[in-house]
Amino acid sequence: MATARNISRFWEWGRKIICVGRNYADHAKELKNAVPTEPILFLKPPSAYVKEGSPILVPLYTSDLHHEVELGVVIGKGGTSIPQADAMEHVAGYALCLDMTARDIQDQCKSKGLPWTMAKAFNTSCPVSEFIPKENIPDPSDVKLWLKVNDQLRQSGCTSQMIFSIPFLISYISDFITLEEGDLILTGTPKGVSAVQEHDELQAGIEDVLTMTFKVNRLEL
Ligand SMILES: CC(=O)CC(=O)C(=O)O
Ligand SMILES: [Mg+2]
Repeated sequence: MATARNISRFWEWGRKIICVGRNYADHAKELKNAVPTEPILFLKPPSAYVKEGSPILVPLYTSDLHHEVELGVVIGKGGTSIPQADAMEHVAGYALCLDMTARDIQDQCKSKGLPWTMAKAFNTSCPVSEFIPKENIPDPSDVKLWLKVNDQLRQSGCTSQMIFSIPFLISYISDFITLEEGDLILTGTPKGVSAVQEHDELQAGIEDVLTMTFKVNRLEL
């Protein structure tokens, strides 16, 4: 007999992780990128997930691994071409996420016109919190996100600074990628991204809703 799957363990479902880049003007500017007029999207595989208690593993090929704290939106009801007005009905809840990025590799890919896969989609590139039920964040367009490295504040932003809103993103993405229950949308990072090293401790939070902690380790050969 099939057992019912629980959305609160969405990271175990093998669903898509769809990431939005440069959705905060202050972050686009700190990396000297143009502020986008349309969403910039990329994907991570489900093998990118890592949960508290397990470390973030620095890939052997990078010497500049960056943290990016982001609000994740967990899809509860799938759909294609979802109208913006209906978009929030498709949201089951949220998660605090890190979009770990090998910045040196991303810069190389950008200069060669290559995709960002090696920079963004490696194992443990998506540390994720517990599932946050929708009711616990009544207004996702106005929540504060922060991240500390070894107790030093590096990122502090508010989702009100997003260029493209959550309903817009859900509608935009679903026009060409069918959204499924258990998919996760990473909504972009505010300014303050910086490098992490082996043995660092990252702590991140969403207002008074939740905090999470991850250690950074080097991948053993
Ligand atoms: C420049 C980036 O890495 C884009 C990105 O992921 C973001 O959150 O912005
Ligand atoms: Mg990002």
